[in-house]
Amino acid sequence: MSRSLHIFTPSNLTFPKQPYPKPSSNRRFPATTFSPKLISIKASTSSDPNSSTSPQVLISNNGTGASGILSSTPQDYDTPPSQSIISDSSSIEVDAVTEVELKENGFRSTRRTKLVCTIGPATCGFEELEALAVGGMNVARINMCHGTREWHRRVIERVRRLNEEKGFAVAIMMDTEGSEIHMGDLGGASSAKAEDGEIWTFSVRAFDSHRPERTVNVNYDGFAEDVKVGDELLVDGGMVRFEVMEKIGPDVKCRCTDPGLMLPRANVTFWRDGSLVRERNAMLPTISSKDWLDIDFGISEGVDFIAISFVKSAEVITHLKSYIAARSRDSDIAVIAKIESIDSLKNLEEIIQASDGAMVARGDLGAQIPLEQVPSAQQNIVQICRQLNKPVIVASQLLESMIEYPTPTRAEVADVSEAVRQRADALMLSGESAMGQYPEKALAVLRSVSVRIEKWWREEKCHEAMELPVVGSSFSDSISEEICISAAKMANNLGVDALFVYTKTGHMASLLSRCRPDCPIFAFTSTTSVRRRLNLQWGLIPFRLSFSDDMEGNLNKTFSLLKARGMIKSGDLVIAVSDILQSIQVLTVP
Ligand SMILES: Nc1ncnc2c1ncn2[C@@H]1O[C@H](COP(=O)(O)OP(=O)(O)O)[C@@H](O)[C@H]1O
Ligand SMILES: C=C(OP(=O)(O)O)C(=O)O
Ligand SMILES: [K+]
Ligand SMILES: [Mg+2]
Repeated sequence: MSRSLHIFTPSNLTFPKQPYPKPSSNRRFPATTFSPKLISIKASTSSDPNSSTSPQVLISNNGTGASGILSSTPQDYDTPPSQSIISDSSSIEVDAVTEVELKENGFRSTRRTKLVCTIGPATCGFEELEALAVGGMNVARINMCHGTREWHRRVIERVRRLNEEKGFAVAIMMDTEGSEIHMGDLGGASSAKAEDGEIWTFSVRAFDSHRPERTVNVNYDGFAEDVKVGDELLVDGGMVRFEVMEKIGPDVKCRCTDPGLMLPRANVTFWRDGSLVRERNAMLPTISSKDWLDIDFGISEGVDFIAISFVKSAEVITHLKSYIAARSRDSDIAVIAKIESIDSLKNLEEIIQASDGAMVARGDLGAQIPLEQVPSAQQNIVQICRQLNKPVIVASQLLESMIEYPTPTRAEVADVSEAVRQRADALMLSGESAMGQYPEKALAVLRSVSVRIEKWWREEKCHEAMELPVVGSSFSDSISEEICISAAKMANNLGVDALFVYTKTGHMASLLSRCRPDCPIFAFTSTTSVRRRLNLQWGLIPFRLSFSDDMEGNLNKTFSLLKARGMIKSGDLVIAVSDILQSIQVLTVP
C-alpha cells in the first residue's frame, strides 16, 4: 500500500483550542467550557481505492468548521443473515437485568467479565435456567459428554423460550465430547468412591446394565494394549490415582494409590516415568464420529458457539468452519478451540488464529501438563487471544468446592480474581452449575468478585497497556482497528460514561472490547444472533436495534429510546463509533 494514511490517534488529532477540564472524579464536562456534542471525526470511505486524492483528517467543531473526511479503501462489511433481522424498527431490546443494573447503579458498575454456566441436572429446569439468567449467566453451555441429544434439545428450547419471553440474550455453547480416553458412565451411578489400596478393574469391555463391583469401562479400544504394568493411571487429572498391577486380556487390574471420588465419564490418562503416555490414542481424531453427529445436531438447533475438545491443530478448526458454513448459511456459529492438550499448546497461535475464540480448559490441561505450569499457560493463552482479537474463556474448578459448600474457599476467590485481573472475556462454571448444590450462589460469587476486582483495578489504574497488533487483512479493517484504539483511549482520557458502537456483524464491537476501555460498551446490532454472540465478549452490553446508514438519525433514535427507559440521561457523555460510516463522534446526551 503506497498511499499514506493519516490515522487519527489522539496524539495527532487537533482538538479545538478551548481548554477543557482534565477528567476528575466528576467526569461530566460543564457544557459551557466544552461542547463535545458538536465534535465529529469521520473517516468516510472513498469509492475509488486508487483515488489519488490525498487522505485528510478534519474535525468539525460547533458545526462551523470543515467536516472531516479521511479517504481509504471501500469498507467491506458483510451483510448479516436476513432471516434473523427483526423488522420492528421502533424498539430496542436489552435484557431486564442489564436494564435494572444500568438504572440503579449507573454505567460504571456494570460487570465487564462474562459468565458461562454449564447446564446439567441441577439447572436444566425452566425456573433454574431463569434464575441463572437473572443471576448474570451470559452463555449456557451444554456438554455433549453427558446426557442425550433429546435432553440437550430440551435445554436449548428452554433457553430460547427464556430469551423470547423475558428479553434475555443468553447464548448457547455446545461442547463436544472429543476422543480422548475417558471412563464409561458408571452404569447410572452418580459417582464411585475408590479407597486407598483397593484393586479396581479398568476394562475395554462394555457393560450393559450390570457393572461388576470395582470395575469401570474405558472408551478407548487400545487401552489394555497400550498400558504397561507399573504405569500410573490418573482419573480426572489426578483426583484419583492408580498403579497398573496386571493385564488380563481386556481387563487392566489397578491398585488405588490416591483415593477419591470418580465421576461418570471422567477423563483417564496414563503416565510412565513421569511423562504422559500418548501411544496410539495420540492418533485419535479430534472430532470423533459421535462428535460429527453432535455438531450436526448443534447446527440444526442453531447453537451460537461450538466448543471443540482436545484441539491439536488449526486444520481441524478450519475444516469445521467450512463444514458449518456449507450447512448453515442462515446462521453463523462461532467455533471455540478448547486448549486442553499438549498439542494445542504447541500450535497455540495458529489454532487461536483459525478459531473464533478459545477456552482455557484447565481440567484436562492440568492432566496433560504439570499443574504448576497451568497458571502461566492460562496467562499466555489469555494474552494471545486478546492480541488476536478472539474472546477467551477461563474454565474449570474456579469454584470447585461450591459443588458441595455454599461458600467458596479463599483460594478459589483468588483464582477467580486472577482471571478477572487478566481481563479474560469470560469465566465458566462446570460442575458447580451442572450438578452442584449451589449453582446460583456460585454464579453470584463469580459476579460479585468480577465487579469488585474490575472496579479495584480500574480505580488503581493498574492495568498495563498491551501492544495490540494489527489483526485485519484489509486497509478498511486497519481503519476500524485504529478507530477503536483511538476511541477507547479518548474514552479513558475524557472519562466518558459509555462507548456506543453500531455494528452489523459484531466485528467493530469486538475490536472495541479488545481495547478493554474503562467505560462499558453499548453494542447496537440489528440481529438477535449477533447480539447473543456478543454476549461472550468483555465489556459489551449488546442491544438489538434496527438502525440505518444515517448515524445522526441512529444516535437520536438510540438516545430517545434509552432515555425513555431510564438507561441514560441528559448530560451523559458518550463516544460513538460505527462500522457503517467509519467514524468517531463525541456527544453529550441531549
Ligand atoms: N448434561 C448432563 N447430564 C448429566 N450430568 C451432567 C451433564 N452435564 C454435566 N454433568 C455433570 O457435571 C459434571 C461437570 O461437568 P463438566 O465439567 O462439563 O464435565 P466433565 O466433568 O465431564 O468435564 C460432570 O462430571 C457431570 O457429572
Ligand atoms: C472445560 C473442560 O472440558 P470438559 O469439561 O469438557 O472436560 C476442561 O477440561 O477443563
Ligand atoms: K466436553
Ligand atoms: Mg476437557
